[in-house]
Amino acid sequence: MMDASVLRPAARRFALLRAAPALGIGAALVALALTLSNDFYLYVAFMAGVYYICASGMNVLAGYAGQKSLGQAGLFAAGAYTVALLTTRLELPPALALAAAPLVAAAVGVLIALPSLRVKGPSLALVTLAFGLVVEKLVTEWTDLFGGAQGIYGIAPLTLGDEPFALKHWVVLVIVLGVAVHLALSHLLNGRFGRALLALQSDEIAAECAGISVYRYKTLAFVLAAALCGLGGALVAQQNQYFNSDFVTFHLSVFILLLVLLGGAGNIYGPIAGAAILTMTEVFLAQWPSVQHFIYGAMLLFALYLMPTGVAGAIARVLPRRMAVLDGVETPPLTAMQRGRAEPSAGPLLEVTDVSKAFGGVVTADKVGLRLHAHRIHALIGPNGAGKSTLINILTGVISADSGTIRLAGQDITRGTAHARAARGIARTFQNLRLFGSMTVLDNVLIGAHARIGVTGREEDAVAKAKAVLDFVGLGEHAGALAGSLPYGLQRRVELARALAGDPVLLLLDEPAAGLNPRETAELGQLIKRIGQLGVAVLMVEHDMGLVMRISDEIVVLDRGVVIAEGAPRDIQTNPRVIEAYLGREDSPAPDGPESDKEERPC
Ligand SMILES: Nc1ncnc2c1ncn2[C@@H]1O[C@H](COP(=O)(O)OP(=O)(O)OP(=O)(O)O)[C@@H](O)[C@H]1O
Repeated sequence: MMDASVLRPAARRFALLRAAPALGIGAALVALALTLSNDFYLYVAFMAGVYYICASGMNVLAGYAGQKSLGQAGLFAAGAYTVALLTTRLELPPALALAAAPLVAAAVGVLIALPSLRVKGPSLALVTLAFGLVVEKLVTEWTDLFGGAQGIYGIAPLTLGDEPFALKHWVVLVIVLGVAVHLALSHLLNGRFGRALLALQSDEIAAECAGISVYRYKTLAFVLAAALCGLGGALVAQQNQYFNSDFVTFHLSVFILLLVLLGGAGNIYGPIAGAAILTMTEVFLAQWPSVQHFIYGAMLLFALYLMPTGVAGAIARVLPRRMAVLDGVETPPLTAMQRGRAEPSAGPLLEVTDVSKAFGGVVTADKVGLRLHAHRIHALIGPNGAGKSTLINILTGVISADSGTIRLAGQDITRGTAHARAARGIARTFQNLRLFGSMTVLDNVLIGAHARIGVTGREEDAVAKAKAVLDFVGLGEHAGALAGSLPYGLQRRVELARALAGDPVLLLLDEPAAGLNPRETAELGQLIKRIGQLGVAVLMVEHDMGLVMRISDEIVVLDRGVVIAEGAPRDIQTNPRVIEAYLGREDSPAPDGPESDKEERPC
C-alpha cells in the first residue's frame, strides 16, 4: 500500500504517458503530410482536421452536456468573418486575426447560450436553428459588411517568412491544433469538468444538488463549442483567402452535429471517428452532389436510431473497460466529515424560521420552524401529502420558499441556489432515486464531491476519498460497476455515498428505506447512525416507523404543512395530535413504534 502523496510524480508520469499516443500519432501525421505532394489529398486532410476541431467542440456541447445545437454554422461563420474583416478592413496581422476568431465566436456562443439555457430538447434545437438561420440571413443580406454571395476576397493567410502558407503548412497546422485540442479536451473531459457535464445531461436537479452549477457548465459548454467552431471557420477562410455566405448553411450545422452523433457523442474519440468517416464520405459523394443531402440525412437517422453511441461507442463496447480506480492507493477509513466537526453541544446547525410555501391553494409549509443539530439524527414524519418532500426541496434550494428564513451555521442561505447550498455542505438523497445510471458508481460518488474537489483539486486525492466513502457504505467492490446496473438496494446506497462524498454537514434523506427489504432497512439504520457519529446532522423523511423510532434522536411531525409536534420518539408515539393526524388518514400508518415496520407502506 502506498500513500497518495507518493503517487504525485507517478501521476505526472502517467499523464505524460497518456499524452504520448496522441503526440506520436500527431508526429506521424505531420511526417506523412510533409511527404504528400498531391494537393487534393492535402486538401482532404486539411478539411478532416477542420471538421475534427469543429466536432470536438460540438462533442463537449452535444455529447457531454447533451445540448444538441443546430446552429453551429453561425459560429463557424463568426470565426470566418472575424478573420475576413480583421485582415481586409483593419489589415490586422493574420495570426492575430486567427487568434481573435475563437474569442469572437465564443462571445457569440454566450449570446446563443443565454436563451438556450431556458429550453431543452426539441425547443433547444429550434432556438439554435433559429440562430443559425438569422446568421445565414445576416451574412447574405448585409452585403456592405459581409459581401453576401459575392463574399470577401483577399483574406490574409498565415505566412512562413514572407511567403503565404502552402497547403502543406495548413495541414501541419490543423494537425498541431487538432492534437492540442484533443489533449486539452481529454484532460478537461476525463475529470471533474467532463463528469459535471455528463451529470447535468443525465439529471439537472441531481447535478445541482451535487454542487454543480448547471447554468455555468452549460454556458461553458456552449462557449467551448463556439470557440472551436469559430476556429474551424477561421482556418477555412484564411486557407481559401475567400469566404462567402454560401458556406453558412443549415446543411453545415447538420453536418457538424452528424460528425459527433455518428462518430460517438460523449466519447473523446468520437469526433476523430466522425471526421474521418464523413470526410471520406464527402470526398466519395463529391461526384454526386444531388444525393449528398439525402445520404447525410440517412446517416443521421442511422446514428440516432441504430447506433446511439456512434462508431467510437461501438468500438469501446468490444474493448475491455479500463477501470478509473487507482489500485494500491491507501484509503484511510472515514472517521469524521472534514466540515462536520461541530461539538454535539454547539447551537443548532440549521435554523428554519417561519418558512411557508403554497402551490396555488395547497399550503405545503405554513410558518415551519426547525432546528437541526450536528451529531443528531432527526426524523421528519407525517401523513401523505403533509409537505415533507417539499420541505426537503426548500432546504436544498430545489424550490424557493415564499417567506421565512433558513440559516446554516448562522449564515442566511434562504436565497442560495441548490448548488451553492451543496457547496456549503447540504447534501441529499431523493425519494425517487436520481442516480447517474449510465456512469460508474465511482463517478457518481466523484460527482457528489464536485464542489469539495474544486477547480484545483487533484483527481487522485478525489478518487482516494471517493473509495473511502464507498468502503464506508459497503460498496467498495462495486466502484467500477455502472450505477444503473446494480440491484435497487445498492443503488440507494450509491445515492447515499454520493451525498456523503461532498463532506456534508447536513444530510437530508428523503425516504431512504423506500423499497428496501427488512434486512436492508436494518443495515441502513446502522449506516445512518454511523453517519450521525461522523458529526453530520441528519434529517430523514421516512414512513417506516420502526426505523424512525429505532434510530432517531428527535422527531418532527408535519401535517398539512404545519409542525404539530416535535420531541423524542417516546413522546411522539403518545402525542394525541400525532395519533389523530395519522388515524385521521386511512392511507398512513400511525407511528406506533418499531413493531410497525412489518407494515411497510407502499411509496
Ligand atoms: N411542484 C408542485 N406543484 C404543485 N403542487 C405540489 C408540488 N409539489 C408538491 N405539491 C403538493 O404539495 C403537497 C405536499 O406534497 P409533498 O410531496 O411535499 O408531501 P409529502 O409529505 O412528502 O408526501 P408523501 O409522504 O406522500 O411523499 C401535495 O399535495 C402535493 O401535491
